[in-house]
Amino acid sequence: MTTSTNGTFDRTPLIAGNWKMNMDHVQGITLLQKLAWTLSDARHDFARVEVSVFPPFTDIRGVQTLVQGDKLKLSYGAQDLSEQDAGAYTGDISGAFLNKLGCSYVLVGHSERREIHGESDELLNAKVKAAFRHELTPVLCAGEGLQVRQAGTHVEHTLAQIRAGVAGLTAEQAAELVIAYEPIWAIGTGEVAGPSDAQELCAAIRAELAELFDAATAAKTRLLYGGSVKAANVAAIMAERDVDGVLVGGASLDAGEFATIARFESHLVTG
Ligand SMILES: O=C(CO)COP(=O)(O)O
Repeated sequence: MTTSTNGTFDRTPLIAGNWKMNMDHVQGITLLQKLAWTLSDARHDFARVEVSVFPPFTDIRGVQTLVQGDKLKLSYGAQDLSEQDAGAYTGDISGAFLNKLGCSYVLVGHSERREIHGESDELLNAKVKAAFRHELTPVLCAGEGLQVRQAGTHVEHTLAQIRAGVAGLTAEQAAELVIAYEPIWAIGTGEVAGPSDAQELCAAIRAELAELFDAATAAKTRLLYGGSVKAANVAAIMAERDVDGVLVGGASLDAGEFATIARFESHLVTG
């Protein structure tokens, strides 16, 4: 995360909460209300640090009603979408529906989708394109498992996922895209990649985007880190130059903890 000379961020930090398959639509509203109250008490500046939640599909209509009704500054997105626009695809959800529900974002290729549902790089590339077709910003997730990390090929592994995911995008789309580096061994395990691990990968991803598109495009793409992010470790991660935000799982289900993560600037560590 870098700041420009006038003290604003070069890229608006994005603090994103992935609720995964937690929180029914009633619980989801309670969580979101608590989060909004806590951030408003703390006078959180949403223009300076964006806060976004990714609830289950069944919660999104309620989230939309609350956000619009109370004019909350939070943005929200879905955890997945279909690569198709409409038709006989039982159980799938079109990006068109998500757009209609006011979603700004959609996760694509979370490791739990890649692993549990066998989603391939080709499918995920089609989902990224479907998101753009419906004016949703894809948050493309990538990252290695423990074996790849131990073999030392984590950078190449992650970059290969990203190359496949962004194939065929325009430079303008690549600049708008958000990419989340989430090492699988650090997800829900309490193991957090060190800030320097997060920086190593985010820098490599930015360099790859510069190769694939151009340096000006790569300088605009927001890169997030995800994996056991908590209030206690977020500041050190956010202090890294190429890390523009975090994708938070478990800790986003606690409004107080997630609000503290969103306010990472108030507890930035130095030295
Ligand atoms: O998968 C994640 C966010 O998408 C990370 O989950 P945890 O924060 O629970 O490790």
